[in-house]
Amino acid sequence: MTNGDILLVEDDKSIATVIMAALEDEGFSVANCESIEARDRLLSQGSYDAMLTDVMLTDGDGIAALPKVREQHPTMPVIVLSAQNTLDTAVRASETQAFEYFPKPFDLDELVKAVRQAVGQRQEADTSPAAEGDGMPLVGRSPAMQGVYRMITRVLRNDLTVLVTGESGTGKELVAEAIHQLGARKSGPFVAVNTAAIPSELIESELFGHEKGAFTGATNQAIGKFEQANGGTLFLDEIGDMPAEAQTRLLRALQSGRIRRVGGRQEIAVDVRIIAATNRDLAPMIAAGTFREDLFYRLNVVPIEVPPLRERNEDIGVLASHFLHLASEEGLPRRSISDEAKVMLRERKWRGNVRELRNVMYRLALMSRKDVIDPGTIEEVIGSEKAASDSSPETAFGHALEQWLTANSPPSGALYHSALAAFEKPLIEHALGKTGGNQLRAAGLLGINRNTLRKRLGELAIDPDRFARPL
Ligand SMILES: Nc1ncnc2c1ncn2[C@@H]1O[C@H](COP(=O)(O)OP(=O)(O)OP(=O)(O)O)[C@@H](O)[C@H]1O
Repeated sequence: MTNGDILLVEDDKSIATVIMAALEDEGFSVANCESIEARDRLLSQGSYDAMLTDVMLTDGDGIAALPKVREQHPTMPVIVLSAQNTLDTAVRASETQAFEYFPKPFDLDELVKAVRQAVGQRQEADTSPAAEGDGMPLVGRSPAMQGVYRMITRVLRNDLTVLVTGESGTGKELVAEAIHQLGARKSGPFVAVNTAAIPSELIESELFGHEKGAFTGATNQAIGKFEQANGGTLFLDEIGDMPAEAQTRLLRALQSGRIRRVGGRQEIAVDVRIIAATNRDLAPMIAAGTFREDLFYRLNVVPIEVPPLRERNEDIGVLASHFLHLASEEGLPRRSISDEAKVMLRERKWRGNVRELRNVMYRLALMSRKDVIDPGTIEEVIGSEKAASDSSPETAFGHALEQWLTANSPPSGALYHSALAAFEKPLIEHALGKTGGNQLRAAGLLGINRNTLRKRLGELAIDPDRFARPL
């Protein structure tokens, strides 16, 4: 009597031996084959409680061949093991209704646990068409990104609200786009709103729309982002910067699935999937009462944390080549990059994360005098990290500005104002932090007029209440 019969389709003998030993220790009986042909033969001769399959097999793609298996054995759980650790493989595995997806190398105990669960929960699984999987937006195969891909695949076939967290430039918006493009709402609109970029008094009308005459300047009726996203996905970026009033209205909309335009009487039903993102740590903001706890729980149904680039250095090479390719598609000279240059890029500190790397690669594509970017080119175009460690305050500011420009590349014509705002916002926030959100004292500390401060708070979307100290 065994705990279950398992079919293991794996052509790497050493991996197969290790998995078989671990499963047999758990009381399973395991049959191993190495090809799709042998697998189909075994499946036609008997039934199995679960199948584990590799993707790259000697005679084809183990996932592409799965729909046929599904037709014949609809209730047999399938666990996919893959060394092709791309988002594409993870998504294709999930679209064939695979019970679990394990990127190699995997934790053997976790795999045994999944097999135990799969056999235990063997249940009717419906079939779904296999995906083409072209044009995957996210690049990188590091273990850190594998975790992100697995989370993405879990939310594709439902409408659960997702909260994407991570430092600025890590790819949060791209994660949201991937969920939309690969999920059931792909034929609907994807609407992104950056709440930090909208003056606080306009946020509500931006999100919910407004009726004609609702406020000074509202000369026409306008549809808000919620209504624009109807049938699709609404991406709320920088959610931590949302003013208190707008948080309350957002919560109400999420709870009821209905919105009301500013100045309007009628409630309008909307069908949107919400994906929110923030690069702030919301926990202290909740503790200080500046971010609504109930809104946090509403948004944080499925949390996806995108790791900073420094925790996935191994992705830097492939990302660098990816961006050079994109740059050439956008009309910049076609360049490649040497292995030594990739090593040099891996050693840099990417405070602006993937966005900074992207902008550096575009700059290298433009400025390089050679087709192949080598360490010399990098040194020449972006300098070395050593230069950035010069510690006099002026040069520190200069380098910080250089980095900011590289990471953000504001459009031509907006450079002066964007850079000043980038400098001014943290400065004002520093003053508010020092004075516990007291505007009069903050204005005194900064040496500017209180009215000027109030005006800048609105323009820079700074919520002074965020700095108020709890009584
Ligand atoms: N894994 C990735 N593969 C390919 N491109 C990426 C990846 N991650 C990020 N990018 C690119 O890097 C840039 C920054 O990504 P994105 O705007 O998604 O970051 P973000 O985390 O939303 O930033 P912020 O918090 O500042 O809004 C974009 O051009 C995006 O296309």
